[in-house]
Amino acid sequence: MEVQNAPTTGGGGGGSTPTVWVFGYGSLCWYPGFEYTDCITGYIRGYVRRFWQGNVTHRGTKEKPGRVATLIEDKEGITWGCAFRVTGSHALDYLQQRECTLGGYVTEYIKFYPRIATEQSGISGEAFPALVYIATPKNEHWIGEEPLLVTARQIVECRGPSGHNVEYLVRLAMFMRDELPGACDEHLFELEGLVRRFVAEANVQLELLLVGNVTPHRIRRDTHEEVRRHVTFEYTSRVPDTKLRCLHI
Ligand SMILES: N[C@@H](CCC(=O)N[C@@H](CS)C(=O)NCC(=O)O)C(=O)O
Repeated sequence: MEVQNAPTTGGGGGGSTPTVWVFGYGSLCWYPGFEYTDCITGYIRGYVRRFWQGNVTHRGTKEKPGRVATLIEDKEGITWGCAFRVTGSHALDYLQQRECTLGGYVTEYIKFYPRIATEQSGISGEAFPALVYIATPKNEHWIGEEPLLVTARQIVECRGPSGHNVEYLVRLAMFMRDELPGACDEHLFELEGLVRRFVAEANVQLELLLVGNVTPHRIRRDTHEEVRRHVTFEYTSRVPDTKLRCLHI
């Protein structure tokens, strides 16, 4: 997939083949499935994450469509996730198939704000454009807003070729707790609470639903953080370690 008119992305990279940053906010956070050279945590502004996209190819079927994440415009909103630095077209060709062809997502460039920035890593404190895959109301599997209880019930009852829909939600919540402790996302964590409750009420062992057909892998993120200690403060744009605020900015 050629990325037409890819803006010059921040975060250095250089080299002949274009470097593109891809922002992940759903399964890409815990299962990118492509090669990348860097993975950094951070956020985008002007959007909130919602489980308002149906899915019949990974976490559901035509008869019982699952629920996966998309982004909804909200001028006060921010969405935390991670950005992957990729070079060449292989990763983008893979994502074109996985996200667009199979998932109904379209691509957009959105400003990404790194959580940790250091001069040495070539990742300055400045935001830079990242490629984002968004499911819009125009796609055939769009669900839109529904009561959270309905979404939770659907997630508990759906599974697809990639595994159970519960795995999709719980692994994303686990990523947020592990990598961005304290980052706010009421929709995600309230949904997770309901799903965990329904799974317990059905006397199902949650761990059995997390064994999907894809191999989630532990991603070493913010590796440039190791050089953080040499940086002077004007380059460090770090949200406080202890509790990430809901940055309604
Ligand atoms: N574009 C979002 C969502 C991507 C996403 O979750 N896509 C789904 C549906 S097409 C997917 O690839 N699922 C793979 C899986 O569920 O294992 C992201 O950046 O993470």
